[in-house]
Amino acid sequence: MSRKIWVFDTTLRDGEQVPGAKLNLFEKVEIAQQLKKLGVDIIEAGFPASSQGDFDAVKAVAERVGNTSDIMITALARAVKADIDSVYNAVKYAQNPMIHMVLGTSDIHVEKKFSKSKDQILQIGIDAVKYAKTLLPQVQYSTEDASRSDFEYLWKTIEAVMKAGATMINVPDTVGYAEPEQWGEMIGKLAYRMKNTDDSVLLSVHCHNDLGMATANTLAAIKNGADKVECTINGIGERAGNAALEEVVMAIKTRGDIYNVHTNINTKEIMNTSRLVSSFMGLDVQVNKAITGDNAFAHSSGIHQDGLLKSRDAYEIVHPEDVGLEDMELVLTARSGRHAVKNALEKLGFTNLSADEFEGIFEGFLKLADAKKEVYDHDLYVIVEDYYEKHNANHANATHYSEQFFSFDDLQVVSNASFPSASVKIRKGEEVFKSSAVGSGPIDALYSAIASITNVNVKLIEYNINSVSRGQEALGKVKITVEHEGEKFIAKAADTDILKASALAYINAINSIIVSKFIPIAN
Ligand SMILES: CC(=O)SCCNC(=O)CCNC(=O)[C@H](O)C(C)(C)COP(=O)(O)OP(=O)(O)OC[C@H]1O[C@@H](n2cnc3c(N)ncnc32)[C@H](O)[C@@H]1OP(=O)(O)O
Ligand SMILES: CC(C)C(=O)C(=O)O
Ligand SMILES: [Mg+2]
Repeated sequence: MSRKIWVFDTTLRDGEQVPGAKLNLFEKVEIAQQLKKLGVDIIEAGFPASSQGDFDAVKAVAERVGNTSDIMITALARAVKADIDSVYNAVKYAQNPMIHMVLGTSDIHVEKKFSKSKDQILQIGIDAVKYAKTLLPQVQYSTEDASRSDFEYLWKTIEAVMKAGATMINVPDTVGYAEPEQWGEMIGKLAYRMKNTDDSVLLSVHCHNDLGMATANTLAAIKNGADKVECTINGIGERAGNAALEEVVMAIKTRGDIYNVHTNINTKEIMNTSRLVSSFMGLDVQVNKAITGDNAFAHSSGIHQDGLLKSRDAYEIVHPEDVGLEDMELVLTARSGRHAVKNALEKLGFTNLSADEFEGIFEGFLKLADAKKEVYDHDLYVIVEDYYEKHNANHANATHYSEQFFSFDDLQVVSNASFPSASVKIRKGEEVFKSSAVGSGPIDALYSAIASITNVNVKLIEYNINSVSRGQEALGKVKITVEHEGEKFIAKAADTDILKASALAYINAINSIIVSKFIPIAN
């Protein structure tokens, strides 16, 4: 049986230290509920001494999410009695509460931050643990800035706070200074000494990403005997963030040959958790982010798409299904090749194209792909229709698919406090439609105006906008998720005008819904 690694999630504490990411009580409780579903062992819910709002939120998490014995709820304190009291009073409602306290061990912290001697700081730490132990049996002690600390002083501190009653020792690389090999060696030495002192005390690491090595350092620690890892969803956290939970967990799972450990994480909940955190905190996930980025399972180049169609393992080491996604995505772009385009056409039902017909359609595809960033299914129908209209107007595939799709023509949006309103001009095939609407905001008005034309019943689930370049020509990239008859559709669009990008994304979503209703063409 492989060794179990405890997963301590600090999205609601270190993750919430990201400027602008502050959560209210209800959002914290909802994320905590999702983290429980994900299977984390410990949730660090906040820093109760920092404000009444955070105290109340931590208390609510303890009451509503910590109400079963399979999860531990903690919160952070300085080595200060008032902070420890605050943590205790907030987490004590959980079935399994823990007090987490932090105190620096590096010369920089001891001398410059606290202007104290090492012995004084050591004594403050011991007294704080002893006090916390009078309140709760579970106490975690974090030796802040451990990676820049004198090793023997670090060990002296750990040994002393273990004797004082700490049940978990967390060794942080607070400023992301550690290097995997050196860090792994240090954790190995601590693990050895801790096991020989009291093997019931868990050794934990908390790595930051300032040099992009948080995940690598966390894994090096696991390899060298760490029992527990502190992570955040999407790697968010102070400055460059923390080790990303999804990266550590999937690395362990994918490279079992190296780590031979396991976690309790239900990996199929990873994407749900990532999306919830991203939307509540207003923090977009970088598109190429490992595991949870939009492109992590999207393939766009012809050689890769061909390889994947022949054998998934050619370019896929993590299965999208394992993290809660439906499938990999083969994005059709000007870099796609014949295999991918043929596969997409076949999925739409165009299965019996002759070699000449396919080449003609592929030529049309490349022309459109050069002009557009991505080619969608509804574009393929129009390409097929164009081809047959030019070459064999009597062929069944010369059907006027394009008459069923919507395209954007023009818009005007007025944004003010009382009457945000929008007027749109869109086409269905050659027919032109105009409509206006007032909404709760400019995008709501815009989408209401389009919806009154398309007459397709959709509910907007998620709207996301970010900039994909800089300066005046910056492209606004909009990604939306809509629900139609219980099915979710994701659509994207980019334009220098963000309102136009928003309208295009909505129209793309409507067109995808229309495509989903087509009966596959029988050739
Ligand atoms: C590495 C980490 O992520 S640590 C966690 C970071 N999280 C936070 O800081 C949570 C949010 N913080 C806050 O709300 C506030 O900073 C509070 C409530 C903690 C303290 O607020 P204030 O009392 O106004 O103090 P302020 O933040 O300005 O300064 C920090 C004080 O705590 C002291 N301190 C810092 N770390 C510790 C510690 N681990 N243990 C004991 N004292 C500490 C500092 O020396 C300083 O004390 P001083 O006033 O005697 O110089
Ligand atoms: C509180 C501690 C664990 C911390 O966040 C750090 O040192 O980075
Ligand atoms: Mg931290």
